[in-house]
Formats: sequence, structure tokens, C-alpha cells
Amino acid sequence: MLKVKNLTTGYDKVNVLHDVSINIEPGKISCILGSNGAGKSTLIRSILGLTPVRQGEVWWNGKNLAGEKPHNIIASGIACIPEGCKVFPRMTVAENLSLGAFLESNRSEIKKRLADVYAIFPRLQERQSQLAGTMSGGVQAMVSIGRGLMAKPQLLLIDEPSLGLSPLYVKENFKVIQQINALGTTVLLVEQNARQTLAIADYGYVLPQGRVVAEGRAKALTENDAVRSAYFG
Ligand SMILES: Nc1ncnc2c1ncn2[C@@H]1O[C@H](COP(=O)(O)OP(=O)(O)OP(=O)(O)O)[C@@H](O)[C@H]1O
Repeated sequence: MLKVKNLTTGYDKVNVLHDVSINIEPGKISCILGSNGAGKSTLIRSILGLTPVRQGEVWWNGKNLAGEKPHNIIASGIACIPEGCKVFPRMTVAENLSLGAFLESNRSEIKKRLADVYAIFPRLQERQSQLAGTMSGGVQAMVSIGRGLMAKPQLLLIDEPSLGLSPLYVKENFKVIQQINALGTTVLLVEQNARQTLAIADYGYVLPQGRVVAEGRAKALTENDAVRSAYFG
């Protein structure tokens, strides 16, 4: 579905990703594990066409994305929930969610998607008229995930959904990610929180410093000694 082949890229004169290859299979939850500054967000930026690929290729549904503009990549079925699950604070919950469907003009389809998001997050329906910036970080994270779903993507990229959230909200949102996947959306989860991520993922890549040093089924990675000592303490 999505193949990143031998990707090397970075900023200015420095490369932050080196020869990175990943393969995202449809219907699964895949994850990229790495600590601060490992290059996780840069990988997402390269997939979305925001950071140009210096070497290597990104293939999406059989098409090489070289030179493709970010808005065309988004329109082809990839949505991204950015790091820190940011919302537009002066807009209501419903307005934030509607923005996620900006490529869809059919009003009844938008209404249906909104109903689907409210079914996943009943709390957002209760607060649909509230300004997003006045809500707790955990509820803002739900808005951000909901906004990603409003695009009805084939592939949802989620950049560190646990960042800054209390353990309770992390647990709740990870459950929602599983639920979203069970409803048919392929997920690529980029995280530092290895334990909880591997608990819901099918397959993972370990990217400590811009290079993939280990990959495998989530269960095998959980049992991998190098991964355990680096990420589980
Ligand atoms: N726009 C930019 N210009 C220059 N350097 C950048 C830029 N964005 C990121 N970097 C650098 O690239 C490296 C990788 O950053 P990246 O954000 O991809 O890492 P990350 O794994 O997502 O980490 P974090 O969890 O801290 O966001 C870091 O050293 C960072 O300082």
C-alpha cells in the first residue's frame, strides 16, 4: 500500500533519515518507534511531500510520489494527525471536525462522516458547540483524531498521539486507534511510547537515530532484547 524505499533526506546540509525502508500493509496498524529527534516526523513529512526526498522513493498504491504536491498526496487518501494533536482553539469542535472534510463537497456525506466520528467519540457530540481551545488536552486529542477521520483516509498517519496526555487519555486514545483500524482504516503510528504502541500494533520499525535498526511483528519486537533495553527500561 505504502512503500518507502531506501529513503535518505534531511534539512540543509544534514541528513536525518538514512536509507530508511518501510512497507505498510493495508488493514494493519504499523508503527515507527524512536525517541526525540530520531527523525519520525521527518519520515511523515517525506511521505506527505513536505520534506523533499533526497535519495530513495515513496510509493503509494503503486504510484511513485516523487515531485507530487502535498495537497495531491492528501487528496489521494492519506491523512495526517500532527504531533501534539493540535486543534484550532478559536473554532468550535464541530468546525474543527468539518475542516477535516475540506476535500468533500457533498453535504450529506460530510454529515454522515460527522455522525461516524460522534459515534466513536460521544463526548465530542456533547461538546460540538464548545470552542476547542477551552477543552482539556485529552478531549483536544479526540478532536484532532476525529478531524483526521473526517477525511475518510485509506491511510491515517498519527504523529505521537500520546504526547503530553495523561495515562488515562493515552489508554483511551490508543483504544480508539484500534477501533478506527477495526473499522477499516490502515494506520501508521509514530511514537516514543513503545510499550503501549506495540500492544496495539501489528508490525513495527525501530528508528533510533534516523536508521531502521530492527523491524518485525509487534509481538516479536516486544520480546526483542535490544528493543526492551532501549525502550522498556
Ligand atoms: N525544519 C527543520 N529544519 C532543520 N532541522 C530540522 C527541522 N525539523 C526537524 N529538524 C531536525 O531533524 C531531526 C529529526 O527531527 P524530527 O522532528 O523528524 O524527529 P522526531 O523523531 O519526530 O522527534 P520529536 O519527537 O522530537 O519530534 C532533529 O535533529 C531536528 O532538530
